[in-house]
Amino acid sequence: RQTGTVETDAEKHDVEYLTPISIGTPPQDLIVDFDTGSSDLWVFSTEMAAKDIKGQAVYDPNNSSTSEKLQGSTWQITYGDGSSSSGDVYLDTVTIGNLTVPNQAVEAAKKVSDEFTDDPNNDGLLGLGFSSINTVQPTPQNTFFDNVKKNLDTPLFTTDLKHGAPGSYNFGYIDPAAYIGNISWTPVDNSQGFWGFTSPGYAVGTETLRNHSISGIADTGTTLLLLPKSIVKAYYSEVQGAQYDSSQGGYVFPCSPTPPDFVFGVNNGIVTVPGDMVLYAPIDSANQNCFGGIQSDTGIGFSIFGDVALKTSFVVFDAGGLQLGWAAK
Ligand SMILES: O=C(CN1CCCCC1)Nc1ccc2c(c1)OCO2
Repeated sequence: RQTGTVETDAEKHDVEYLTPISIGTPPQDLIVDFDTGSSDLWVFSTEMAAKDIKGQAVYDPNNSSTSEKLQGSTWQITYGDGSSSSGDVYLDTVTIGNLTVPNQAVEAAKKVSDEFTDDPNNDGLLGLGFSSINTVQPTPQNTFFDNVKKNLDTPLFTTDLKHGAPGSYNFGYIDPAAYIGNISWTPVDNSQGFWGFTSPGYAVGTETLRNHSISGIADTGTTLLLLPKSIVKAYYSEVQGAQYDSSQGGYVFPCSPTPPDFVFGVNNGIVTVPGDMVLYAPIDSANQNCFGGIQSDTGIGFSIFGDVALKTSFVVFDAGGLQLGWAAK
């Protein structure tokens, strides 16, 4: 039985967290976005047109003695933000930290949308959602986590994302030094392939928790905390000068003073998003106005507890108990 850990680096404004992986023999090193909101492991590859590659590292299956084409298999994915990619599939050895999976489905990109081409630091995605939503046809493939699970001391991984500093993904163990206080556990609904859960309520600033069920997903691949419009309005009604700016596509407000904390419930515990984390990023060079880290989930169908929420906590993604654990740190 094994365990593993790998460091993940925050990009500017924590827009995404990038983590090193190795593919093939000899190992080809790529840096990818670990995404609990999807379940495909896809990478930039030598099968892409040169014009669509701008600085990314690519996977070359012909340069790996262990690659094996999954004949007839293809994949195509479109994310909630409209970005997309597609290609074909190889089985090859994938290593993350000290954990190796032989015959992992590696989805080689042939096409990627501009959002990926224009993101030079990101060489692909590693899905940590449930394999039921893997897009490979005709036969969906397992995620790295699903394949490595049987070798782990316990079938879980944990996230410790940080604000503007390297964080970590651990596999197969809960590091007691990584959090403080108790872990609040809540059941996971994986019927849609996500790490779904329902928060019992929220509070703005120091007020008491309001009962208001919030059903959403824990999604490391989404930058912000996307919540029901009514809650977002209630929050920004307590932020001086906050307004919905259609040109920015969300609520903006003066970068000073620091806005109130946002608290959401997890079972009988709470998670506090500090006001200075709601200050997502300045929208002007004078740093006068800031784009909010809390925005509306309108049109998605569920809320998204993205990096703005996750980086406040140590979070346990427990596939064994089908539960999420949230702890302060
Ligand atoms: O698409 C994503 C995250 N996605 C992770 C993989 C890379 C590309 C971005 N999040 C998202 C999901 C639903 C949305 C949304 C964004 O904006 C509106 O609805």
